[in-house]
This record gives sequence, structure tokens and C-alpha cells, in this order.
Amino acid sequence: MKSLTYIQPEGGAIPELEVPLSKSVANRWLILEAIFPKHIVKKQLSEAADTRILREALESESTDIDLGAAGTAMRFATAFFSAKPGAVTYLYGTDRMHERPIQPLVKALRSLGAEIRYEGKEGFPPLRIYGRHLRGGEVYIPADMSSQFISALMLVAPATQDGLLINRTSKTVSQPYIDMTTAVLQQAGITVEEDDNRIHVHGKPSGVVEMPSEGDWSAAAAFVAWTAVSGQSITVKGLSNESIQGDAMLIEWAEELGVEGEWVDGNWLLNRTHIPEEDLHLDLLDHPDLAQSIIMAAFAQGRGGKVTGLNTLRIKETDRINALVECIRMLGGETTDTGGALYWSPTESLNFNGATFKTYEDHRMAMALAPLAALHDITIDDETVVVKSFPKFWEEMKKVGLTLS
Ligand SMILES: O=C(O)C1=C[C@@H](OP(=O)(O)O)[C@@H](O)[C@H](O)C1
Ligand SMILES: C=C(OP(=O)(O)O)C(=O)O
Repeated sequence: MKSLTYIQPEGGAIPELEVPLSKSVANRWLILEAIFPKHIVKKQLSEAADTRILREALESESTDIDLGAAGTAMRFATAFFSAKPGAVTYLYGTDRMHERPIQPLVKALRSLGAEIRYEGKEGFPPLRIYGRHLRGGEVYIPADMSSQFISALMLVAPATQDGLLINRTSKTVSQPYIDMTTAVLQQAGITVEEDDNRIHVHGKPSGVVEMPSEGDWSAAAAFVAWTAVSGQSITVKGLSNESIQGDAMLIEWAEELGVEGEWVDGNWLLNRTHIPEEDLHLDLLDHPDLAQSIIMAAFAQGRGGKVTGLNTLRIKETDRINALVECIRMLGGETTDTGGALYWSPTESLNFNGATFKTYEDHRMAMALAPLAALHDITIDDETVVVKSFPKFWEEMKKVGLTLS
């Protein structure tokens, strides 16, 4: 349990905060490196726990592998170990991981010859995997639950003899993450061709590639939210406006929170120009990881909102829609959710009644709560959850004057 207190630093200097490296980018390269160690050379990796967990899993000599709360790592490792002939691997994680579905991926891998057994509940980890040479060719998979299943297939496609022709059988969620996988595969020299609902991945890397890394745009959402709520200008270091991450959409969406971003000497300078009077209207189907920071910031600005495309939030580190609803209600807001949408009414004065906010074992919930401290001291139950994607988050926030005690 920690109290968050904000005292604006004296002097006019604009604080400089740094984002971590993207775990999503790193996790893709780690799978390719494990398949093609002679062609991919490790470089600087993201410091996120989820990347460390995947790296250790891929390097492990043990047959039992704990993937903790790292969902992408679980999905990618399932595909990787299915395609590793001779390996027998037991993959497990936190209790929450055992509630996060994996059936569409398992079904698709089985259709390619994989042998995977459910060791707990049917359709969920833990899994026991008997590695095989996977057949290449056509594979069918629904795309409306998680894009990670499709990225997992794309990443192991080059380990099959002729590659994979992946057919998506339903509407796609989180499409920019599939685009990120395409970009990484192409950077590695592998061919990806897409038309309509089909993705054809074939070929092998030819040269040697040093793993590129990028600053994490999803993490930057917490900084935009800070400026939006506190009005404090900050400089964000470590980002590039030429990114393969879909969440670089923040460059446009910062304005939705009245924040203007400007590139100065390669850094992203954020200034709040105004608090928009109108309700927030956004569709977040392509950008699920931005949802909590953007929604909490707009609510803390006293605005109402209607945000759609939140379909996948229920099966992430926590049921994130439920977590948002609980926080908004605790602060005196009125909110309803239907399916993948969340509506809330403008609330002028928030009710900080001394209650402790839960972080729901979810890094993004902890980071989305931080800007509330610009309005009032708050207490959160577990600040350590940020390690999943951004271990130095609180250290960076100290620079704006936010302290934990
Ligand atoms: O491929 C990836 O790196 C990710 C895909 C997204 O998941 P879904 O496709 O399940 O929405 C995202 O939420 C997650 O944090 C990272
Ligand atoms: C959903 C996330 O990660 P994962 O699915 O990899 O656990 C996230 O980082 O917000």
C-alpha cells in the first residue's frame, strides 16, 4: 500500500521523463531469435518483466516454465514450443493467466500437427506441449478475441517448411499489433503478404540482423494523461515518431485530452492547451492498451465520455472494464458499460473519500490512477505491478513531483 503525493517542483524547468523500451517489439524479436539464432543478434532488450520472462523461458533448460502474468509471452511461447521438435514443455502462469483464453491458438496449432494438452481447464493454460515439426500450409483462426494468437502463428510460420497461409475467420481486434508483427518479420527478411483476411508468411531470414528496439508508445499514455490532468508540461524522451507501434496513435490522440505534442530535438514536448468541454468519443478497438489512461484522464478532467471498442479488455491482466467502472464509481461518477463500450457522465468534483484504490494486479491500472494524485493525495494497494511493462515508472514520475510513501 502506498500514498501518492504531488508537490509541484519549484523553478521553471520542464521535467524530462523517459519511456521504457517496448515489450511488444522485444517479444517478437525474441521468438525470431530463438528460431534463427544465427541470423538474429540480441541487442538492448526492454526492461519490462514480460520481456525478461519470455527471454528466460526461451533460454530455459527446464521443462516447467512459469510465464507469470505475461499474456503475450504465453501465447508466443505456446506456438514456439509446439514447433520445437522433441521438446516437452509445461507452460503455466499466475491464477489470472489460467483464466485468459488460449483455445483458438491451440486449435490452430493442432490443425498444423501440434500436440498440446490442457492440464487445467479446457481452453486455458496451463498447457503441456509436445514439440513437433509443424506442417506448413493453410490454417484458420478467429481474430476477434486476441491478435496475439495471429501474431504467434505468424512468428512460427518461418519454422515450418513452406510457411503459413493464415485465414482470419472473424473480425480482427488489435490490428496494429498484427501490423507490428508483419513489420518485424519483414525487418528480419521474411516475406509477409496480406490480402483481405489472409496473411501469407514464408521464407527465412538471409542476412544477420541486430534486434532493433523502440521506446514504448503504450507506456507514454500515462505521461500524456499526467499532463492532461495536472496541466504540467513535460518532455518525453525515448520515443520516435517513426514507429512500428500502433499506439503511436497517441501523437494524434493527445489532442483529445487537450494536450499538444511537439517534437523538439527528438523529444516529445507535451503542453496542455485547454481542457476540452465536449465529451470524449473514441473507438479503441485498435489500441486497447491506451484505454485506461485515456479514460481515467478524461474522467478526471470532469468530462463525460463514450468509448467503444473495449471488447478485449475483459480478458487482460484483469477485467479492465470492471476495474474502470469500480474506480469511476468510487470517485462519485456515474457509469455504465455494455459489451465493448463504456459511458460515463461528467462529474465536476470528484469524491476523494480516503478510500484505497485497487490496482487489480494490472500495471496499466496503476499507471492510469497516478494522474489522480495531481488533484488529491490518493492511496493505491500495490504499486509494484508496474514492473510488467515499466519498472521505472514511479522513478520517472518523481521528476514531476509525484512521490510514493
Ligand atoms: O501483440 C502484442 O504485443 C499485444 C497485443 C495486444 O493484445 P490483444 O491482441 O489481445 O488485444 C495488447 O493488448 C498487448 O498488450 C500486447
Ligand atoms: C495486455 C497486456 O499484456 P499481455 O496480454 O501480454 O499480458 C498489456 O501489457 O497491457
